[in-house]
Amino acid sequence: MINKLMKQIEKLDAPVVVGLDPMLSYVPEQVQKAAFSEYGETLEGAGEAIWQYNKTIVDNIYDLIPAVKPQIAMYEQFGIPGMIAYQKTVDYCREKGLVVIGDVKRGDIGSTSAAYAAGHLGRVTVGANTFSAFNEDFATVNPYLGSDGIKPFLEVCKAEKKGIFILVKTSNPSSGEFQDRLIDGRPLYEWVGEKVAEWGEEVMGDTYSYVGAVVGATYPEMGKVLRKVMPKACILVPGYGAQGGKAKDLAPYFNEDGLGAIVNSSRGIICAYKQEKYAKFGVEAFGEASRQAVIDMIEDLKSARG
Ligand SMILES: O=C(O)c1cc(=O)[nH]c(=O)n1[C@@H]1O[C@H](COP(=O)(O)O)[C@@H](O)[C@H]1O
Repeated sequence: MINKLMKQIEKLDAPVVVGLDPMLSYVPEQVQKAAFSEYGETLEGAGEAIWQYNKTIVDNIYDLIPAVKPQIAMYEQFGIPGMIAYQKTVDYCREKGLVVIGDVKRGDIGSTSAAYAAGHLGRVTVGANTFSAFNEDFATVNPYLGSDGIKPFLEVCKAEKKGIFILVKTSNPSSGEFQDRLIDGRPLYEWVGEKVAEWGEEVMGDTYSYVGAVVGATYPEMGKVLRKVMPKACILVPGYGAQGGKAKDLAPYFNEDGLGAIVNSSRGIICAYKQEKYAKFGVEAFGEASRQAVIDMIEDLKSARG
């Protein structure tokens, strides 16, 4: 999958991932109304509304981008109907040829991580049958529990040719509370970055590893250091747009081959219709507004990569 991701980025000249993070309040009224008229103002109604919202957005952007990143929390809040919307979104995006990064941020003791890895990236056996349950292409993983929490994911990545993005330096304001703490004179995120490079050696694709890293767009100085620490890792860069990350700061996240990073925007794309810049589309054409926002983001990043 890392090879497919890299090829799609090159082919489209678009190191962009769109985050499918649908809060119900983002879903235009007409979409909510249609879902509620069928299912009522229920969890099922919410699930249907977010699924229809995603589908329209995906239909408008799938040909422009290599990948999407559905954030599972946005679906999970609606219980089982929300999870059904998550699964429909994953399946639909894969049908459209998109690489799907499940933003599930898992990680636990080894035996529990093994179950997470099987459920999201691998297979489960039920009697004589084997199933790929959620079947995303990549998952985000939290490294706080150390190597034994990561190893089960590596095993599944090897077997299935799928990948993970490990949190190294997150984009949020408090990320430094723990991640920047100095240990033997070096910040914790550097230690984690070194482990990502080491784990990644075990699961190499053609030029990049199946083991990538998450480094927020909001910390470009650290991004520069981490790029060198993990030369073979694809860096997933959230924090562009709604969190204030700017294209001009993102050049250090890329390698000299112009690859090696993929920049995420969620609200900046899926809520584009709410921005003044895209107001001319109107709420009915929210999908077209998202398309224009993707085109603008790709252009913006081109200027950053030089
Ligand atoms: O793993 C992530 O994707 C992630 C890591 C991080 O450091 N910061 C971060 O914002 N994210 C996710 O990236 C998305 C950012 O959304 P926007 O701020 O709306 O573009 C959300 O789904 C976050 O959960």
